[in-house]
Amino acid sequence: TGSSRPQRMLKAVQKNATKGDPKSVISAIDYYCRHKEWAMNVGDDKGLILDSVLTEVNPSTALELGTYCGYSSVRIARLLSPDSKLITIEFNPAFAAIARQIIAYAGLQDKVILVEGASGDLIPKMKERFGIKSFDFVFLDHWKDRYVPDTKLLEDCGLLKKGTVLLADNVICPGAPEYLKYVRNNPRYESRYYPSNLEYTKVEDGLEKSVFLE
Ligand SMILES: Nc1ncc2ncn(CCCCCNC(=O)c3cc(-c4ccc(F)cc4)cc(O)c3O)c2n1
Ligand SMILES: [Mg+2]
Repeated sequence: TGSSRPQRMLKAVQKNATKGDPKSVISAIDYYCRHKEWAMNVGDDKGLILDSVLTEVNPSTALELGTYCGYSSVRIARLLSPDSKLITIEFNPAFAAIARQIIAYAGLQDKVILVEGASGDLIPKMKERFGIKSFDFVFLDHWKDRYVPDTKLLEDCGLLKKGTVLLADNVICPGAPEYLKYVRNNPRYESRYYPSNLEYTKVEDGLEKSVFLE
């Protein structure tokens, strides 16, 4: 059996990036996925929007739903302040294994806690397992039909506080129409759409930023 796409992505990082240099890891993945084989990383265009929102929020505790190969984990963790942490949840053990190696290659393993499992099972355990009071920032990039139930779960578990920023990938492609309806018609959120394009393509996509108001 041959290698997988995530394994080939890891090889490209090990070949073309500099160990301990997150920027070079990000560039190596973007180059590979733009010129060799597409993969569902948030990518460089939407990545710039992610960077700017992160710089504005400067979160102490961040949560990512859907790690995949760790591209956005590296993008997020590289911008965190010294004692800040990113908890990232990945369902697929094979993806998680590659992500751990890519995050470690970038030298960010001390800022990232990768947890394997389903968001619906793990979110209720965040307080007891990781001593999280609430998240300052949440990046949603997992099953698109889990965005609404998991947002409700975060609310019900008291993991959102006034000012928490939710940033959702793929609200246009593949699309998360239920999520857009939920956050845009909800007095508890202040939402804004950032137009962009699907990673490494000209197809329209974008990020929805929603601030929790109470
Ligand atoms: N509950 C739970 N908890 C934890 C979890 N960890 C992982 N998962 C499952 C996540 C499975 C991958 C999610 N991501 C996407 O599906 C995705 C797809 C495209 C895309 C694809 C084909 C096209 F033609 C166009 C666009 C682009 C993107 O940027 C995407 O992010 C979990 N689930
Ligand atoms: Mg995505």
